Amino acid sequence: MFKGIGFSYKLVWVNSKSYLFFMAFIKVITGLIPVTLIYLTQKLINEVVGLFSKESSYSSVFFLFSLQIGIILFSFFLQYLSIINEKKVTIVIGKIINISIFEKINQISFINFEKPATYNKIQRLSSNQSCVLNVVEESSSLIRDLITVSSILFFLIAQHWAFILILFVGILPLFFIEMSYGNKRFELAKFLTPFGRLESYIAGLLNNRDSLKEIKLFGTGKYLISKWEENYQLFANNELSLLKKQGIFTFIAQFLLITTYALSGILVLLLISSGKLLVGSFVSVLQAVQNIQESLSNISRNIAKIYESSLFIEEYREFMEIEEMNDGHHGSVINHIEAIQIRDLAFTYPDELKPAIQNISIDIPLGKKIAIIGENGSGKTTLTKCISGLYEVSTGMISINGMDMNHINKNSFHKKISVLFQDYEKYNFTVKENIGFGNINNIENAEEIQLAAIRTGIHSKVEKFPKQYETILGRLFDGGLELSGGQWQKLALSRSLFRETDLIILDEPTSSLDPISEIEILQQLFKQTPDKSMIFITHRLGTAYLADEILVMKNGEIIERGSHSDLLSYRGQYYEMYTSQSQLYEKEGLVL
Ligand SMILES: Nc1ncnc2c1ncn2[C@@H]1O[C@H](COP(=O)(O)OP(=O)(O)OP(=O)(O)O)[C@@H](O)[C@H]1O
Repeated sequence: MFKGIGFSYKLVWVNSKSYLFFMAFIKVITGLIPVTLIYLTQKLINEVVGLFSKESSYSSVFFLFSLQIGIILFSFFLQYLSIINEKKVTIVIGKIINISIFEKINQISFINFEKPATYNKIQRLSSNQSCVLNVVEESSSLIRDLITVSSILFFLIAQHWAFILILFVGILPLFFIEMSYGNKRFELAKFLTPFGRLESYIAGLLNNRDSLKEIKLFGTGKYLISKWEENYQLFANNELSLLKKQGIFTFIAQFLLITTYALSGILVLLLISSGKLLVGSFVSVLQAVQNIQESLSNISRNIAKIYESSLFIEEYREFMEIEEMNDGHHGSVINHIEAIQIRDLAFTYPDELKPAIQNISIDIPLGKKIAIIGENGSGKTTLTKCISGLYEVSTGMISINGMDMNHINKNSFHKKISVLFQDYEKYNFTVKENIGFGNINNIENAEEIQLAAIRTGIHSKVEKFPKQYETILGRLFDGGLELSGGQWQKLALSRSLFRETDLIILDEPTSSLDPISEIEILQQLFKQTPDKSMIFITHRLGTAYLADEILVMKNGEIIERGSHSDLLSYRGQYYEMYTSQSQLYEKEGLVL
């Protein structure tokens, strides 16, 4: 808890000192206001009573009354300033925490995103980013309440010592209940995160145009809604049951509070009847008891909240400490990829027993074009993710220009490769951005962007758009134009080609294209890039024959390799796949 407080104050101090000073000022003043009002009430009542015996004057009553109203108005004004001040700092800290989470996500190894635990953590952090501010706000309110309590305690001791005893016996149970439920609330939030994620995933499916078309046609809407409802109910039931349990204990604790209030009232009546206190004290002591009880229960509630928020802060700190991707800042810089060698590579996904790929050895000298083919799940994509450095390899070795990939400067390597994945991104931004993201430093180079679009044939379509390369794509935002699946793929391919690289990795780059466009684009690409290495995954063998070497994968291993004619003469798996596909193509009257 103290770590959490220290962390939060440091963050606010570094980013918004003025907020802290102003907040401290407001809390001290508002902490002293209750005792001032109690004192004024006591004085006022005694003065009013004195009016009957002519011991006091109307002017002093009026003065005290105005002073009381003035102080109340002043406290309202302070509340207003405090809300504005808090909002300002919420904006600053919210921005800092969010950016730090985004940056961390950007830095940590991609393998973390193969684990649901990472998504759970990110979801919890994103929805609890206000914790830092809560800790600062709650701990400063704690100080305000401590000032209020101690100042009122002085006032009560001045009346009679027994009040203090009554008060503490009444407040202790509430304190322990709040503490224990702070912990339980955090554990519940942790337990419920996966259910919350499932809930928002289903809500996303029901809101998203792409998923909605399947939902409508398959008629799965009702099923998904009931799945959402089931989850929602589970979420709500758990929260409700914790609230109910806490409610019962809080009720008992509050019963004790009322008892102490009643006991204080009886004590003050006894003291008045014995002439030890004046009538004004009856109202002011009860007001003081009420105030002190309120402040003490605020204190216990705030400590519980600080405790709860500190657990989230601890989680944030842990997240920030996740080891970042080994980008080999100190490793050798790769300015040009001369050759890639892969030796006995194996890779196993987290929580899996069997490796997804194994015994992989490949040589990729500069300019070599390699096609990878194989049935679904044979490990083709996993292999390209390892070669592109997304997954850190522990078994076997990938070497770049003779250097172990784990010891090179990854950033410099990434600058020299370009990857188009099967599930490429369709950015609902402009055409320019969709292509320009391939080389963000060159995004303003309209000529090269256009060249990349010409190479995949998408330029002829973009030309006809009203705003051409400034046209927004997709249907998410106003004015967006939609492309066909194949056009999106051509655009994504242009993005990969826009990047000035030595190695291009394409995972089924032409799966949505018609066979004519597919052959044309790939033939052009091969011709235009004699000095670039290329690895492309394909299920259509009509393009694989263009490669210098074809690798056939099965169950995570390379089972055949060679040129198109070598593989045909082996009469193995490739031969079988090729002949069955060519028969199909011939039937359709197409060429393979
Ligand atoms: N994130 C993951 N976590 C665990 N296992 C995975 C993960 N991604 C893929 N796999 C498993 O690894 C194996 C290889 O998958 P991979 O995606 O590399 O196959 P692929 O040859 O590219 O398939 P496809 O032709 O269908 O694209 C499969 O058995 C798959 O179930």
